[in-house]
Amino acid sequence: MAESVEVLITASVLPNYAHPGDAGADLHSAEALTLAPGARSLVGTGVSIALPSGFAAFVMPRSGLAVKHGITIVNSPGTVDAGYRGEIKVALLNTDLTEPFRIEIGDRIAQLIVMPVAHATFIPVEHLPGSQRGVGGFGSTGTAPATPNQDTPNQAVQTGGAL
Ligand SMILES: O=c1ccn([C@H]2C[C@H](O)[C@@H](COP(=O)(O)OP(=O)(O)OP(=O)(O)O)O2)c(=O)[nH]1
Repeated sequence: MAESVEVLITASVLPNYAHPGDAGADLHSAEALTLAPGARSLVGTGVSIALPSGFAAFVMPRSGLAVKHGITIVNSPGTVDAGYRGEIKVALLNTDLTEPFRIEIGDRIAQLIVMPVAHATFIPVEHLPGSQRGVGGFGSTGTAPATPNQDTPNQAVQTGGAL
């Protein structure tokens, strides 16, 4: 585990790391609601933070909720910017086709991972340097080169950017 970083916080319930080595601190719901099958909702956590410059926090799903109940996060991972001072909210989605999902105040609905992030200085160039992977991606490893398919809307990915 990396060094600890101090994050200023206002919260109804503090996010907590369940175990010493956990990467994510659990976020608790500040609302009671029922997510109907297939429904999504932006759910408050009652948590606002002030991250140090050079850090971001990411709102991630909890695997237990996903596996047991089909609850995921629409925009996973949600990005919390260092300058954001509003309430952290979770865009929950009930992917279960038949079962509604009930959330009570205080339920653990997501986890927050705090990470250092770099700002890139983008340097425009005519050609990128070569690499072992080249332009291969999207399942290309160990398979024949993809055949350009006119039905593929992002065909430019396969044909563009040749070195
Ligand atoms: O799951 C999330 C994602 C974002 N946010 C907050 C913190 C973040 O700093 C802010 C803006 O998020 P983002 O940049 O992803 O939103 P956007 O759709 O690009 O809107 P904006 O124009 O507000 O940046 O919303 C959350 O509370 N939960």
